[in-house]
Amino acid sequence: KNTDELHAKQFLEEYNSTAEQVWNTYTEASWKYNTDINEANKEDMLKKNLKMSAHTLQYGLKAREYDITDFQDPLVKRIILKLSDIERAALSTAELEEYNTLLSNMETKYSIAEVCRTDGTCHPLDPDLQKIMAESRDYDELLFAWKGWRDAAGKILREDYKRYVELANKAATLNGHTDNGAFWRSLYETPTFEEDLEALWKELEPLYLNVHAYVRRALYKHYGTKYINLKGPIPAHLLGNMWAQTWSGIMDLVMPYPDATQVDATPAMVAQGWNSTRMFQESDRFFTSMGLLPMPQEFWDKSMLEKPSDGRQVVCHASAWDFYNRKDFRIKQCTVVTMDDLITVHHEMGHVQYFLQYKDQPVSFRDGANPGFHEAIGDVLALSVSTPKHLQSIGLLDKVESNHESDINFLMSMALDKIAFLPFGYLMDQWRWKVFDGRIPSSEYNKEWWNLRLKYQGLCPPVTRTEDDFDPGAKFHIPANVPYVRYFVSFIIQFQFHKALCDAANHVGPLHTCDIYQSKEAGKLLGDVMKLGYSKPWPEAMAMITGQSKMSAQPLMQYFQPLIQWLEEENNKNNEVRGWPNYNWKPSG
Ligand SMILES: C[C@H](NC(=O)O)C(=O)O
Ligand SMILES: [Zn+2]
Repeated sequence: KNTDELHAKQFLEEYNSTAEQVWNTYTEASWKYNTDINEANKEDMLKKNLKMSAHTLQYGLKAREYDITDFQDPLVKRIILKLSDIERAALSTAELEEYNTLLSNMETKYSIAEVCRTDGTCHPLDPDLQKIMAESRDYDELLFAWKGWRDAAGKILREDYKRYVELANKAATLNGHTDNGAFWRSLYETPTFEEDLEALWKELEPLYLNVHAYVRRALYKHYGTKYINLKGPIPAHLLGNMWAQTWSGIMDLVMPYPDATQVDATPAMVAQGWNSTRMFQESDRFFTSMGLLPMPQEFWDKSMLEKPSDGRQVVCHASAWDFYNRKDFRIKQCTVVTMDDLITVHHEMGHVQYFLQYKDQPVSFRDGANPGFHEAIGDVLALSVSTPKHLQSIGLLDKVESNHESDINFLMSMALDKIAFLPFGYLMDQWRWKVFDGRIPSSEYNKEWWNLRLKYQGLCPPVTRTEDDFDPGAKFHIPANVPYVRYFVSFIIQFQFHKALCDAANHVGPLHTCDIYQSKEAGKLLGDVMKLGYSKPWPEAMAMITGQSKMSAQPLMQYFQPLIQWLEEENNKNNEVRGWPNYNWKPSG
């Protein structure tokens, strides 16, 4: 084994400059395919993906030749260790080609799927089905979209997925992991990661049960006893979202005080003629107001901020892209003019801000401190943007009062996204970790999916499901091979960051009223952590922002405290059952 640290440093210089070239070439080809799905672009992307894996293999095997035990530079040790896991490059060429083809086929099948009516009109997920799921209040119309999407996009992926699991596991074991789930969890470098997550969930579950019970009561008032059982799970298509992962789509059914402050900025955005560019400019303005970095011109020139209308097929699921040349950063988003999408804009802009802040790090460190950090940045700023006070300051809300009813309305709208999401964010990879480690065989993919959806979210399918279905496949991240526990982590830590940044901004008053707009102190705190990228273990980054190194649910609970109390009282008044003891109940639809 080579113990020459100087030699290793020169090796890493060569790795870094060649990686920038190879990754940039691949990313350009991947972008071209994602924004113009056709055979030629797919073949070119697959070719360049193989070249990237060849590079990873070549340098990964060399990295393994070093004995870093006595190396002095912790950064050199960290990069050598990271390079030594060559992921899919460990597969044979034939299996690697099969794996990459499977992945692009699954993502494409998902992205081009449509649901057609008997009259022949067909609807894509974005924007059609998403709009129906958010706005329709008709049980059967919602069922048409919900079942149609799972038939069109989930069902067809089952066999592909089964083979993908085998190959992903093979790659993981070739790199020394027990299975692919273990590899995914290793990215958090936290031996107690699963226990920590379970403890956070148990701490937050009572809050979720109160939100679930309150929303079930509101849906009962609208849909009646035929479709809602006040002691049972909620039919999964009634929550205002295709996956029932966020519930702000049904805020109008749930609003505690209809006469107090409104919280939805969508009508004003539409009335004032906002478009996608305006939404991204507004977000850029918020980032720069804190002294964070502006989007470079290349971002505005090369991003895809709307679904193309020239007939091109694209992957509409929003994403942010680093082209690894320290200059080219883009977002691909099929933006619609709604408050919900203004939040998504901030989410994606948070990724690009991170790219900009760490662009001069070695490529191996151009990542979040952990994947949850990368998902949290944009959401932290969106917590400020979402306040009625901030929305009023940018002309998107007129009637804003600061009284108890308005506070509860606002906190309810935030809880319908942030609290409702927690069980979904947690169960997605509970299912996948069990698929990868064999506890869920392919013969039980769908049964176990619905067991988890019942156990954590208190949902039931509106129509009978069988193993002919493959409902997990109807959620982007499953065919797209994107891990998901990062979002559960993000929804916890973003409130820790929010609290710390609000303190830095000298905010006084309840946490949920804080708006860090124009706070240079808050911007510096966040910017300094983003500059680190993946160069330090995430507890160190956490300590830099919050003064302590652990994930904690306490700031989230503090933020929602007024609502926690109100819900407890309201649900007690209505003698609500918390949970779903009639767990076998089904809607008679
Ligand atoms: C929460 C997650 N966000 C994202 O993909 O950017 C999702 O949309 O499911
Ligand atoms: Zn994201």
